[in-house]
Amino acid sequence: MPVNPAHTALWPAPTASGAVDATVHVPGSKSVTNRSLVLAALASEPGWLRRPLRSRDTLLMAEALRAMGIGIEEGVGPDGTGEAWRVLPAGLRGPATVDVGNAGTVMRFLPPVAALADGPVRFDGDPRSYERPLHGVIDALRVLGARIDDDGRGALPLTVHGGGALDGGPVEIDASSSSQFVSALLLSGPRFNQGVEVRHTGATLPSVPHIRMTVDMLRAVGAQVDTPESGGEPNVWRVTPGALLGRDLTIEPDLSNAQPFLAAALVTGGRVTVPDWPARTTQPGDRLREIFTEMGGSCELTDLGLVFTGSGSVHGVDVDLGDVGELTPGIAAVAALADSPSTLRGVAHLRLHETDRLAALTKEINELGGDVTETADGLHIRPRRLHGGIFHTYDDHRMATAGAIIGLAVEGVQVENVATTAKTLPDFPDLWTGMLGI
Ligand SMILES: O=C(O)C1=C[C@@H](OP(=O)(O)O)[C@@H](O)[C@H](O)C1
Ligand SMILES: C=C(OP(=O)(O)O)C(=O)O
Repeated sequence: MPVNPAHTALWPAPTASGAVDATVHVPGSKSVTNRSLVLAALASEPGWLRRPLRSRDTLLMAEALRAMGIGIEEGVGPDGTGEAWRVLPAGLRGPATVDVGNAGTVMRFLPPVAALADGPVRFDGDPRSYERPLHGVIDALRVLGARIDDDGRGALPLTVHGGGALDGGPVEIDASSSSQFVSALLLSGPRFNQGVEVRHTGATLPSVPHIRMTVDMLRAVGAQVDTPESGGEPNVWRVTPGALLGRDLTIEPDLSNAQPFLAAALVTGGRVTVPDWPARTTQPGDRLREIFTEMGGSCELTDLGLVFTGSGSVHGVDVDLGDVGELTPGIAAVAALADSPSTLRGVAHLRLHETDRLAALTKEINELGGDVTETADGLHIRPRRLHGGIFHTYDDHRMATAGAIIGLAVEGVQVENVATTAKTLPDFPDLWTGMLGI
């Protein structure tokens, strides 16, 4: 197989010459942008997304919806300011082909949308997408009335034979490998004839804030959703059938992508301000305020944004990251530079993310001289003096940013394929060097 030079290119991670002091404008949230696109596509009137994230995952989502007949146009927002996408809903069409790349949101949120199309929709993606769990969506859609051809593994590639409508109704799923199964069924639920009632039967449920994000965003476009938090049964979500409104929505900055920049303040004893940090949000990255404070920093939400200040010391933590799994690589990187050991728990499902993140973090940190061991559901990290070397990233954007964090404090770290950050943050290398004043 020909080697893509971008995948083997080495990026010398800059070391920080002193305490960073910078303001970093972090682009929009992947999770909010891709939910907004789906909800706007399913609405009964046009809508606007202002300041959408433009990255591999969101461009794949937009392209897939276009392939199914939705209009997504470039424009300026209704008040004439800011870049925006105008979304023009239309009858969902097949035949169509969808490239999911390695985007969990695309591979899981769109098969239910495709079930509403009037013809077959073929889903394919990167080799890794074939290994990521999808059975919760495939099995549930079959129970709800869809016809799907797959190779029997409960994974990509597959074809959803859209019939123009879907019965919907009650369904049981095991979402212990991904919260996105639940989000996927809820997002399209208002358009199913009977709506949908999703009952999670697994022992654990990761990334619950991401399900709250789905519910909040559904309600914001007029859907009626009953949840465990609103007095319903535990692990049961119910969406009533009904039309969705087209809204004018401004996308929040991606707080999980703010992580490496906040980490830079923590690791260098400096200060980083992230403008437009929302006062209230369902994004899991908001937990960084608490976790990075426990690790030695302090933060303040001001008119300028979130101001995060490092103290010069970095401490280890013992923390359950089950709700906020996507923060694990960045926390592991900081923990490797701390003055005491860390235990990261509740994240066994990361083995099925962009790569096996527990194995990848263990191997790459240890190859720089670290002392990390995998546990059944996380990592033990005992900080040691690290040395330079190649930090492999396995096509995982968060491995690349984790390597950059370590490189701040360790001379000679070379991050392989930093371009993989394009999955959710194509501007990363420029934002990073800009923050460091290079
Ligand atoms: O719904 C979402 O937008 C996401 C849910 C989480 O997935 P898992 O529940 O599969 O971990 C998270 O890790 C992913 O980055 C984004
Ligand atoms: C797990 C992640 O992405 P995905 O949406 O592809 O699951 C992530 O961004 O950390």
